[in-house]
Amino acid sequence: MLHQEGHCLPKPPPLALCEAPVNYNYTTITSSPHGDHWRNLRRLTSAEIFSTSGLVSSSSTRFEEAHVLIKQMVNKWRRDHDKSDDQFVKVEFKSVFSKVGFNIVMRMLGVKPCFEAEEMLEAEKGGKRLEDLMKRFHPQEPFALGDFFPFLWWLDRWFVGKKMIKLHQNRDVFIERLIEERRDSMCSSGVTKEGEKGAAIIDVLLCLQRANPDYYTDDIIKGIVLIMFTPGTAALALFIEWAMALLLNNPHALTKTRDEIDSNIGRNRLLTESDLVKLPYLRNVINETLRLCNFAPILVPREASEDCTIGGYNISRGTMLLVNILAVHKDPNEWSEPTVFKPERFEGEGCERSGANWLPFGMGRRKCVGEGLALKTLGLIVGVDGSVL
Ligand code: HEM
Repeated sequence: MLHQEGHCLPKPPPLALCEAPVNYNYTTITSSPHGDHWRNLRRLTSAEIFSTSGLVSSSSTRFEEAHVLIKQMVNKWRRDHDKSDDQFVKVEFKSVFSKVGFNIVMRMLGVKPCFEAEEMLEAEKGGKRLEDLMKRFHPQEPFALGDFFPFLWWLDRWFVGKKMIKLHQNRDVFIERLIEERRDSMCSSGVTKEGEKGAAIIDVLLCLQRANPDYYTDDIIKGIVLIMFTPGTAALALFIEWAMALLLNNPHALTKTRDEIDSNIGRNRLLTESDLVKLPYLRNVINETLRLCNFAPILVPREASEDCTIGGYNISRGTMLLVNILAVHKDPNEWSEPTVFKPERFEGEGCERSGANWLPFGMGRRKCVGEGLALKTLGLIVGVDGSVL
């Protein structure tokens, strides 16, 4: 089906969750229907934000955050070790990696990070701030009855729609503040040139706005900043946490990861993103984590744009089609021992990955635009943490 995009167009999300204001009037890249606007956003994000050179110029930001994290972990271990002979230190990974994710995004945008170094490892320090950010950008998505029973759409409009609009207002105020902060600082520093290399994401967007104010309205800019927070932070934090949990529960894989880093990078310096190409086993650990754990088990819904046949089934025009990647990733016909954590399955020529059986970032035209950023961040943080555990 994903190969037949001539017949199956990615469909905007269901009505109830997509009340026009929630997605800046359907202008964000994730909600925008296929067409010139979506293509333009896709080009803009791929060329200006997630391009290879864009990611290289923001790599120091991610390195510094990884560095802060490790420094804090070592300090905590020393402090706790001084108090008792216990060689173990308790760290609550979920909040730690969420804080790291938010800090990376804020710094890539060009604004002050949300959490200070001393707040990273202590769940109670900055806890309220983290809770507010999570509620704002990763709330429990309300269940919309109308998506499954269309005649109940009016119920959603009242209950789900109202909640989503309130959520949107809350996000909008937050994002607007960030943009104003950058606008003021650009005015005072006199930056006027478009997209200087290494420029913060909001600066790049504001420069584009200056050149073409009719197209790059504030809402378009806010929609792009929003994707940095929504898929950008939660998915990363979740996969880093899973990768660490899988490594800790599979000591042979942890030892192999650490040995690979020791022999290729040594112990005198911290891993950087440019080292990742020399670490194929670490990449396999990330791939296997992405296979076993899913952030969203179902890809963006597709819709048959004409009558067609897919996998022997006749599909009528207008039918909504869903791809369950969780099932694809655990299919016993494709993967041996599908529930077992085995990074080695991605190794060498006879590797089990065949393209269509591994699609954590989706496939086709709506494939994840942040894949490069995600793989670099996962590799860096998991590699740095794995090497000191
Ligand atoms: C491990 C982390 C991530 C995973 C597993 C992931 C996965 C996905 C998946 C499965 C899709 C839907 C693809 C489809 O339906 O074919 C998607 C879309 C998308 N992702 Fe990600 N993502 C991750 C991180 C990110 C990051 C860090 C960003 C940006 C900061 C991002 C931005 C987007 C956007 C904008 C789309 C919509 C693309 C479009 O509709 O054209 N993702 N992602």
